[in-house]
Amino acid sequence: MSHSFPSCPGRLGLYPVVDSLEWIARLLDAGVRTIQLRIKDRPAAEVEPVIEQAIALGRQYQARLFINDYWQLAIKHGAWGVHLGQEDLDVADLDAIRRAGLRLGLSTHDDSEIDRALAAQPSYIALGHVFPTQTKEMPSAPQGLEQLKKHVARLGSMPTVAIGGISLERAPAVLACGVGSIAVVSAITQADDWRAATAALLALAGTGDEADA
Ligand SMILES: Cc1ncc(COP(=O)(O)OP(=O)(O)O)c(N)n1
Ligand SMILES: Cc1ncsc1CCOP(=O)(O)O
Ligand SMILES: [Mg+2]
Repeated sequence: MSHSFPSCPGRLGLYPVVDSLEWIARLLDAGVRTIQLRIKDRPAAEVEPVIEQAIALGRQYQARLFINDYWQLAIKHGAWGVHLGQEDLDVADLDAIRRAGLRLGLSTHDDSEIDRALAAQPSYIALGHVFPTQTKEMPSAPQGLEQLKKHVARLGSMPTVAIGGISLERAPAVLACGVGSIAVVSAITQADDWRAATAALLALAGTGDEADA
């Protein structure tokens, strides 16, 4: 029988998704407390030192650092959590992640993927992509705000994260759908002034350290 994964705050707040140690360090220093290291398709031996140092930094700042994809390395080095996609569910050892005490976030794009994610009893469910995105090639259409609102309502007390095309300008409308967190890549990493963008997004979404209401 499966059991649920360790819990997350109901509202994870601003959740930057970045691909380097440099971004992890500067965003933690800027006050971000929920963050993901997302390095795609590199050999494990190459990413292991980066993952290890990112986890150490996350601990130093008492932050919630999620590792995307590399779940074995996340377990080995004691990450706060792991983020996995639907395809990863076919191959990842969820029991091993749970036994190691790591939180689990799962990607979803529609109701049937939400069904599948709920069965795994994860720590949060990500809902995407909300708007068109240049950052990742997506096989499905953007779900838009109405669908996002329906999914958030369906998920009740399950912590939720919205992702995909969320800019500073769009963030208030996304948060108004009731989602507990906004995950962003380009809104920060492509901003003319990443510090100002991060501060403005933190002011809107919070850090995730706020007490659950
Ligand atoms: C918070 C968050 N939501 C969704 C994703 C996408 O994850 P996944 O479906 O595994 O795709 P890749 O990021 O691995 O390309 C995410 N990383 N983070
Ligand atoms: C990793 C990922 N998964 C769904 S959309 C996305 C990319 C989001 O990037 P951006 O915030 O730049 O649209
Ligand atoms: Mg992934």
